Amino acid sequence: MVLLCAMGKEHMAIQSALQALAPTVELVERALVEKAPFAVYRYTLRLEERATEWTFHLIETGIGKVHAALATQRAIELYHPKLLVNVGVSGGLYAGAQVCDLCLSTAYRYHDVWCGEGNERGQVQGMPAQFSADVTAVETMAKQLHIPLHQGLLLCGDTFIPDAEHLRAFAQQYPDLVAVDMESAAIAQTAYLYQTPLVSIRIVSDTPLTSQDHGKQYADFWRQRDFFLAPFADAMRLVCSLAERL
Ligand SMILES: C[C@H]1O[C@@H](n2cnc3c(N)ncnc32)[C@H](O)[C@@H]1O
Repeated sequence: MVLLCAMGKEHMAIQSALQALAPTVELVERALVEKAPFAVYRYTLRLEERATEWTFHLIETGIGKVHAALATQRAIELYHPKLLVNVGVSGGLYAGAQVCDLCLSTAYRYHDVWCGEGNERGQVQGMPAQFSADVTAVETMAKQLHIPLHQGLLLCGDTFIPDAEHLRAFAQQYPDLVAVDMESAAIAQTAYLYQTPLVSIRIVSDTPLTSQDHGKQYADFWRQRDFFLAPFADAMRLVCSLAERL
């Protein structure tokens, strides 16, 4: 498995979350294996319910679609993962979305792509209009009944907090829309080209459709470690539930 996150602070939250999961999860080793063009770390965990240790790689992609695509391609070519898992923060778009909620991807789509007549909005010509998440991974995670999840479509584009009007139109068009971010569909397009299964867990850091000041909401999310650690710990519990088949 390769775990992809965009930002160093997401990585730090993931690392702290894993440490917070002790003794169910023991962080045996964390090693930097490559610095550039993308920081790659090797994580070895001991899971209470498994006899053996479990190793995966984590890659910090950087923000946005180009970073995400390049890092995903690098991760696939270096490690040939059976599954890509994308963990990060996002703008929650479903009705009643709350900061710190967890979203689980079933599909991915761009909100800032238009290739002209004959294509759907969001469709890169020659590609599917929408990419699918790995069904088995989604089902495995959804079975963790003690963790509430909002399942559905992730929207992606190279803009932080696109304006609410732009997003509202998508929310009306796609009833299963759950969140917006800046990497997921680019990771999904790359995963599609390399026929590698992908699933994403996105923690809600802001709610662009309802908040008066999304920027402040997002900044406040990162200001309180105690606040964001709990959803990251739940996200990593979900990731560890996949260890059985990886
Ligand atoms: C700014 C970083 O946080 C994520 N992110 C969090 N909230 C939003 C939002 N409302 N719009 C776009 N991206 C968002 C992106 O994926 C990027 O990595």
